[in-house]
Amino acid sequence: MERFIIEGGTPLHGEVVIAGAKNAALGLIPATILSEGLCKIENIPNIKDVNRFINILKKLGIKTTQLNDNTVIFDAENIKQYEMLDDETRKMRASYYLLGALLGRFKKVVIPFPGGCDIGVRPIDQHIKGFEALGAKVELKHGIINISAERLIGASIYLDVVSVGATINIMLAAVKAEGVTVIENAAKEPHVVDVANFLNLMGANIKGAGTDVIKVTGVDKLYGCEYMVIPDQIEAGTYMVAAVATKGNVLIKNIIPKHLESISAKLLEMGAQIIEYDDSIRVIGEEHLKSINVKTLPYPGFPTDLQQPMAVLMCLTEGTGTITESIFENRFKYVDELRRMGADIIVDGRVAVINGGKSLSGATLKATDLRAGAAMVIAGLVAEGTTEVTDLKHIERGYEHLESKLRSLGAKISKSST
Ligand SMILES: CC(=O)N[C@H]1[C@@H](OP(=O)(O)OP(=O)(O)OC[C@H]2O[C@@H](n3ccc(=O)[nH]c3=O)[C@H](O)[C@@H]2O)O[C@H](CO)[C@@H](O)[C@@H]1O
Ligand SMILES: C=C(OP(=O)(O)O)C(=O)O
Repeated sequence: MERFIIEGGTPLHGEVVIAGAKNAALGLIPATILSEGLCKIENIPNIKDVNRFINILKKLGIKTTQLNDNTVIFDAENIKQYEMLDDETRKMRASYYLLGALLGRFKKVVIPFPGGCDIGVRPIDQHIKGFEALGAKVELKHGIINISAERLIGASIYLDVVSVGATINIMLAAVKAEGVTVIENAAKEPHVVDVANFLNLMGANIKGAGTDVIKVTGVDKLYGCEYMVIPDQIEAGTYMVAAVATKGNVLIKNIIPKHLESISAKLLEMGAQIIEYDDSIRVIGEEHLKSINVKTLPYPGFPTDLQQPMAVLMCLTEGTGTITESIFENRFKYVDELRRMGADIIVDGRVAVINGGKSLSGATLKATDLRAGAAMVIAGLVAEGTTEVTDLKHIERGYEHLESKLRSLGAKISKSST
């Protein structure tokens, strides 16, 4: 089994280049299904979820040409299939975007329920509510989602919860529907805006992405285009946290500072130094960190996907802080692993109380999900002695070259296959 072996105690120093955003790329790739021309996408992160999704598209009949590690041309002109029951589809969350994209293209789609990180129930009722409002019939049986429509007609849809997946999925289904669709209480995450920008470049008419009301006016046809995925907010945030945790000094390049504001604000509150440039950010850790309280919220709030790495950092502060997880009801499973390193964390429902000032000691840890994995790695970087992190498959879903990027910053991390 593959594992990371980490010798803790070395501050991170140097520069790191951030990859394209996982959650944006996972929306853009299925969006190419709607195009009748070639779509060239650059800055696609080379991660497991993305490669899995590209393979799913190939199985659907989409021609892909990989120009280099991070650039792919998608040609969906001859796609004929609207059903994808492959096991790979079950293994990732973002496969739910096949619903909106295939429904938009064929007015029919059949796929299994999606997978993804095990962090709570993760229903898709708001996606379904949206498709039904557009006139589709939805059947859920034996773990399979079967949706069909005679016609897709624009409608007004109020989301009961702010959902990234439902917002993007409804946009995908609505871009070629008849008339106007209005999504109210829409998610405002950078990747929602990225998918809307991409669709607009293909000829769609989407207004308001990035606000909580999105208006989609249906068009007949979408064409090819060239696009570049935005930088990954969560990967950047992970390196920001790692830099502060190790008391390092890291220049994080290829980022959009605006997307990192909620993270910068919390790190500044702890006492770290942050220097912003146009498309990079320098993060400098300090000897003493103040305790803080964090609450995860939809964008522009503090992202739930950085909650786990942040918890490790909060173990190193002076005093007691809290994390309130308001998005997913079961995202504290990794706490047991941190406790094995000496962390003092008490979880009560959606709140984790973190008593800082305890030194962490190396241990063998299991990456229980993607961001828990990132948290385990950061914990290993600051712990005394050796830490082993297993179950790397989760980490590989979302971090491009984590081990070599950290090594280039001076971290003592290696991968073992035994
Ligand atoms: C592939 C992808 O982009 N994954 C991201 C996406 O996941 P995902 O799209 O699954 O997350 P959502 O934004 O949809 O979920 C937000 C909240 O709404 C709830 N909900 C969602 C849909 C629904 O139909 N009904 C419902 O109740 C969820 O259980 C959760 O409590 O956004 C999350 C929140 O930023 C991130 O953590 C994930 O990294
Ligand atoms: C929860 C995450 O991913 P997914 O939605 O793909 O499971 C994540 O990226 O932290």
